[in-house]
Amino acid sequence: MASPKKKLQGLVAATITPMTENGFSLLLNLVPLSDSLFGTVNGTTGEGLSLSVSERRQVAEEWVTQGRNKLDQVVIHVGALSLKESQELAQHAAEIGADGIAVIAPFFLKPWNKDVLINFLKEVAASAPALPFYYYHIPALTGVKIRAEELLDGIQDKIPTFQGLKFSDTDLLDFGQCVDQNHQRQFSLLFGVDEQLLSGLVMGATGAVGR
Ligand SMILES: CC(=O)N[C@@H]([C@@H](O)[C@H](O)[C@H](O)CO)[C@@H](O)CC(=O)C(=O)O
Repeated sequence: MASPKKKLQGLVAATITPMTENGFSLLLNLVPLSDSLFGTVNGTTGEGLSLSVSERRQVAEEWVTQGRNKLDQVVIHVGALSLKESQELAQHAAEIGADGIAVIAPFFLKPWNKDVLINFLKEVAASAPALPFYYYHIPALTGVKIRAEELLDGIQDKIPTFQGLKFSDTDLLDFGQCVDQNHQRQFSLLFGVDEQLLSGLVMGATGAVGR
């Protein structure tokens, strides 16, 4: 099982991808990086799904390189519609020394039940077997409504590197049931809706991803 250097908790910055009129730019040195911060790269805020695979690789490399000795952990979002692309990005994240990977559910031809979703995630996780794996639950954007609580049930038997969840949904009942299930606090439960952060923390979120 992958063992993270440090648990992903507290405040995690959803990183931006600097853009110019001509596309994305690699001027990350213009982005202030504070010490002791965690970052998730190529997620919603970083517009990862609007970039090509090659652009995503470059952005990930840049954040990992520039974040070295500045950011506590850099987690790369590697979700994609194509399993192969997702696997390629997961392998790449491992090669460049990222600290973890996160994956959304495929959102065009959607998984129709928990098992189908887990099979997809499992294949991606297996491409980076030494990296902690996080599921990025964001049903409003993916349209995949499989409850996070349902997914968590027994997930480490299927995905040994599973380390937690980024919960970007307003369904606090579902979130509460995730917390209940995580009574040994083995997983990071990161809350992703800034406007409800207080409620998420009161309910037992171990951290938050926001901007
Ligand atoms: C959908 C979205 O953009 N969610 C934001 C929130 O910070 C969001 O902007 C905020 O709650 C405002 O609605 C983050 O959770 C995004 C995020 O985690 C990411 O980019 O990886």
